[in-house]
Amino acid sequence: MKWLSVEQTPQLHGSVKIPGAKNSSLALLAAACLADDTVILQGIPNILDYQVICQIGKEIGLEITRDAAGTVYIDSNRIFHTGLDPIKSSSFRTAYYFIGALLSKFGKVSLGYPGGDNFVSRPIDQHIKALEKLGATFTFHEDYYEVEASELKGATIYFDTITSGATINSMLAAVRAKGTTTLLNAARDPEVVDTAMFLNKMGAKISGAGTDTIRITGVSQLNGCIHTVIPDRLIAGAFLISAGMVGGTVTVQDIVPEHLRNCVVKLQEIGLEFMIEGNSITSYSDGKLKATRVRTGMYPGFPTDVQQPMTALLTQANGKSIISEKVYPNRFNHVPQLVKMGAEIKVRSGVAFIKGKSSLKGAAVHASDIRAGICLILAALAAEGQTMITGVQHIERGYENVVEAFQSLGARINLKDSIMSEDDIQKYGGVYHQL
Ligand SMILES: CC(=O)N[C@H]1[C@@H](OP(=O)(O)OP(=O)(O)OC[C@H]2O[C@@H](n3ccc(=O)[nH]c3=O)[C@H](O)[C@@H]2O)O[C@H](CO)[C@@H](O)[C@@H]1O
Ligand SMILES: C=C(OP(=O)(O)O)C(=O)O
Repeated sequence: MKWLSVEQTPQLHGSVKIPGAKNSSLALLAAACLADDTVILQGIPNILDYQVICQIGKEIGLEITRDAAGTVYIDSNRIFHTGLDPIKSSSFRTAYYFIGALLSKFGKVSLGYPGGDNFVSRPIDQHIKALEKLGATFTFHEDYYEVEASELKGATIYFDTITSGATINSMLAAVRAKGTTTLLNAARDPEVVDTAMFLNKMGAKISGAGTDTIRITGVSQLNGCIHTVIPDRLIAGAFLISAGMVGGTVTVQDIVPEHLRNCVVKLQEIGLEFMIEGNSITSYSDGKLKATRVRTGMYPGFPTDVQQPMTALLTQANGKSIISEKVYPNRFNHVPQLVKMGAEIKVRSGVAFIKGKSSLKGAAVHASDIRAGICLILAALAAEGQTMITGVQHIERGYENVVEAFQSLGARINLKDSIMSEDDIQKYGGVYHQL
């Protein structure tokens, strides 16, 4: 079993190069299947979700190779069937992008129900509604579903809620559909824009990405291209927060500062200071933090994926903070773990009430999803003694080399990959057996 050992760290200092965005990469890998020649993608992180896509790809004839420099080559010309392994496709969230990407070329796709971070129920009704409007039919079975379309036709689609996933999936399905598609109340996330820019490089005709109305004129063919995925704003946000957690100076490099404006402004209110220079942001903190109110929202709102590290940070702010989780109201699996470490947090109806400043103490805690994992790492840096974090496989879904990145800032964190030794079991007071 893999687990993380994290010890209290007085301050963090240094720079971290931010990898390509997971959420964009997962869309681009599927989108690449729409091209009739090889697509070259730079900056795709070598995370678990990518590795599963490679395995699924191999089984259907989709060739994905990665060279020593990390450049990924995708050749979809030899796809010979579109039945994605239900178990593998259920092990991450975005297998559904392969519906949008493969339907226009092959007319039929089958796959397992969406997995990924199961912190709450995550409906896909807007994906279904949009794809049905474009001409698809869905058949649901116990552990997989099938989607068919003899022809996809452009349509006007209004999303009842702002969803990045359904916006991207609809763009993928519409780019080779007949006629024009209009997406109303579309998500404006940078990952939506990145996907549209990538598709346009392949020859698609998409306008309006980044606004709430996107227009797509279907084309009959898409070609290969070279594209570099945007940097991961969510990882960058967590590292900016890390400076506030224990004090210090942390620079995130290779980012798009505009994507992080929401986080930076909110963190300034709490007492962090920033310097933005070109493609990097430096975050400074003397450890004195003020309580605040945070309300998550779809981009450009405060990201739900940065809510968890923010929760950890606010345990160290003097006074009462309130976090309203508006995207996924029950996304607070990290809270009981923080409470185990000594945090004073109560959650009621999608709102977390945090009383700071708490003296955190090392404990055995479990990361139930990607961002909960990063939240616990941050809390552990501030906690007296040692913290043991299990659930590393969740963190690895989203973060490549997370341990090395924190170590480079001076964090006392180590990945252990073993049955715990008698000494460790003693150290954690036998809590390992209770997990
Ligand atoms: C791989 C990926 O990109 N994951 C991100 C993506 O997830 P994902 O694409 O699943 O999230 P969405 O943007 O679709 O979800 C936004 C909101 O819409 C709702 N909704 C969504 C689809 C639908 O059919 N019906 C519906 O009601 C959701 O419950 C949620 O309240 O955006 C989330 C919100 O920023 C992030 O937390 C995830 O990290
Ligand atoms: C929820 C997340 O991912 P996914 O949608 O892939 O489960 C996340 O990245 O925090």
